[in-house]
Amino acid sequence: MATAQQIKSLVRSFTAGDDEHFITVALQIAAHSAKKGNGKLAQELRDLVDETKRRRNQDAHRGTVPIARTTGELAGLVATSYPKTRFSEMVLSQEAQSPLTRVIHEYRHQDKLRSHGLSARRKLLLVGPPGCGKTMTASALAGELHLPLFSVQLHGLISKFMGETSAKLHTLFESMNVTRGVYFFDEFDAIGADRGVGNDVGEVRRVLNSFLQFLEQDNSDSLILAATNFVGMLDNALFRRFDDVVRYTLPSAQEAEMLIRNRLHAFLPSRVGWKKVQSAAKGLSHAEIARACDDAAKQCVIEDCEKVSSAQLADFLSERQAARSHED
Ligand SMILES: Nc1ncnc2c1ncn2[C@@H]1O[C@H](COP(=O)(O)OP(=O)(O)OP(=O)(O)O)[C@@H](O)[C@H]1O
Repeated sequence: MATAQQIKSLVRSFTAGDDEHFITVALQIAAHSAKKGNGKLAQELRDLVDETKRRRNQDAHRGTVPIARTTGELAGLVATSYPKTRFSEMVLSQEAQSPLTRVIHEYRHQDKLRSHGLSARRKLLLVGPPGCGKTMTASALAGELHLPLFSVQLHGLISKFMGETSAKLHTLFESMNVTRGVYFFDEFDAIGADRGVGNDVGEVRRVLNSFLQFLEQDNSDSLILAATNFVGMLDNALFRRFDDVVRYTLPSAQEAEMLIRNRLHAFLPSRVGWKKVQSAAKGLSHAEIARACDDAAKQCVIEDCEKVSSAQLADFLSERQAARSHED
């Protein structure tokens, strides 16, 4: 049996997150048990320690290294975060939802798939109008799979590192092998625009070719997402390079209602004039509807009213419609 001192030391190292010390104490207890004639317990403890070490090595091999280590070389290239977003917070069409559910499912079973010579879907092209959840999808995949999110704005990357963009992309793709995560390339049209539309064939073309080459060669465990608002501008050859294309659309009347219910839940009265509200939301993106909901909730809080009326909500949605027509 372990001494009181050993038990205290074990608990202390566990609380401090000191794995090395935890293992040392566990092995001391095993040695102590063997000395006292309890060889079976000693062996069981050693087996448990070996199993823990094996798992730790596996994790390190997979690249679950602390996020701080990714800063240095990648600083200025990527924005790093650990999102807590979940897909349950999102309202998506069935067409967008199914490939995403499949990615999560395959990712969670990737070891099993690999043992049969199969690879999980990891490379996705997200296409659709602004404010319909492409960026949020990247956060939700990271949140669901407990992975860090590395976001890259391709427009910014090209203008900041003109001439060196391919080299920077190479660094990024290399880091996918070392640090497992969700790598999100936003504004993909910056490099993916159709070559036939008379675009600059210089730097942008080189960057696109490099990107495609790195994408094809990538064998990491990371998820790679590229997002664009301009489906029509994308080179057809690009679509084949991804495992799946996820298409986003403006919310239907039912999806708009679901989004409002999720967003305003506590502020909604028991009876809502959904016809009126849905009609005011028609043509707005998820982001615009979410903003109208937040505005309505804020007004409610400031004015100490308990619930948002259908008329108030319709007004805030109409405000978004007006803001949109000013932008057009
Ligand atoms: N499908 C969705 N379900 C729930 N909320 C959404 C959805 N899409 C967007 N939102 C809300 O709108 C905000 C902005 O959306 P997001 O940045 O994901 O859009 P996007 O498609 O990436 O737009 P852009 O093309 O302009 O970058 C989100 O943070 C969220 O609050």
